[in-house]
Amino acid sequence: MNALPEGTRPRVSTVRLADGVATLVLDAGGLDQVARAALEAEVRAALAGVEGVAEVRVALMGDRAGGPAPTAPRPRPRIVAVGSGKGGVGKSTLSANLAVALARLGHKVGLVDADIYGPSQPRLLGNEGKKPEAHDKVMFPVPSEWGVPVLSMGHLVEPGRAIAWRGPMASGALGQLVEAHWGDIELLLIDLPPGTGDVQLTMVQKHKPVGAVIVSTPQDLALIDATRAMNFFDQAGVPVIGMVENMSGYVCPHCGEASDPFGHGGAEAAAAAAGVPFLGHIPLDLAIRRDSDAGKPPAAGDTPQGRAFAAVARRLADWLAHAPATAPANPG
Ligand SMILES: Nc1ncnc2c1ncn2[C@@H]1O[C@H](COP(=O)(O)OP(=O)(O)OP(=O)(O)O)[C@@H](O)[C@H]1O
Repeated sequence: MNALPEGTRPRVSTVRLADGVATLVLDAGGLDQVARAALEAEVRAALAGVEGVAEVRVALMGDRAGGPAPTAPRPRPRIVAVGSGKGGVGKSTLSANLAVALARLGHKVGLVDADIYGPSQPRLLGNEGKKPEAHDKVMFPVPSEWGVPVLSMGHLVEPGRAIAWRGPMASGALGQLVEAHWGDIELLLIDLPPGTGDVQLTMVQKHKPVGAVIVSTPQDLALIDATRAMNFFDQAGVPVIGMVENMSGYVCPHCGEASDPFGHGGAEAAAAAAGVPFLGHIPLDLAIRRDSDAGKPPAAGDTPQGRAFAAVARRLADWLAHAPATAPANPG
């Protein structure tokens, strides 16, 4: 008991040590999913350093009335993939802000950064430099200030370090991020790398998302790639939930003049042509880039930028409310 951090002790009701296995019961009553995961990780880390402890087993209790027993396997979270045909269109920015906006709407949402080669979620959610705890090689997501736990290769490698992996290794890494201890998270948003390669294929075949959100700029070339991404999900039997137009229209912060550096409305037209819903426009806005770089997702605030993300999140939540609880089987 002495090895436990002082703040956690009132929540520990039983500790047993036998044959190198420490077993304890943790009362997580009144804590949200992020605080529960953090409490469990803190206790595990403290006990892992104790001499004679080879394994730590934790039974989480509290706030579970009517829910599954602590030892019962939890239902897997539903997965929504966020994809784009082309890089740099704002897929990571959209994923982070959608997750934050959904959490503000009361959803238990986590985020996986599947952009294995260029992870950016730790920076966008402001938890860069934090390392995930692991137990039996299964990771615990890293909490963020915005109520969205996240796992990213960016938490495992040093910032700025290039990752040179072949497809199967990258796909294996994605599996570890998705199959982590997500606790009572109900919805996992997956920020996919751009394009339609190995990681995206594994994602749809193995992890079976219930749907995909496609992000594009209004520009012609980006739209051609976005259409390819829609076809990819369609062929894999993953419903396209809808399309988001990012960097849509620019209002000069100095003179107020509106302009359309990448055009305007192209993604909405492409969505209509493909017969998929249009989920909303996100403006090209200096504040979005500045706050994102500073690890403060605009969706956490009540600004016009935050409201633009919230509107897309509401449409996604609406779709999910009517969607099946699990993904459709792969065709063929
Ligand atoms: N609506 C926006 N207004 C201003 N800047 C934006 C907007 N959306 C994204 N950005 C900026 O554009 C850059 C690229 O965005 P982001 O990293 O989200 O794109 P991506 O599609 O995930 O890129 P990648 O192909 O590298 O995965 C970032 O610097 C981001 O801050």
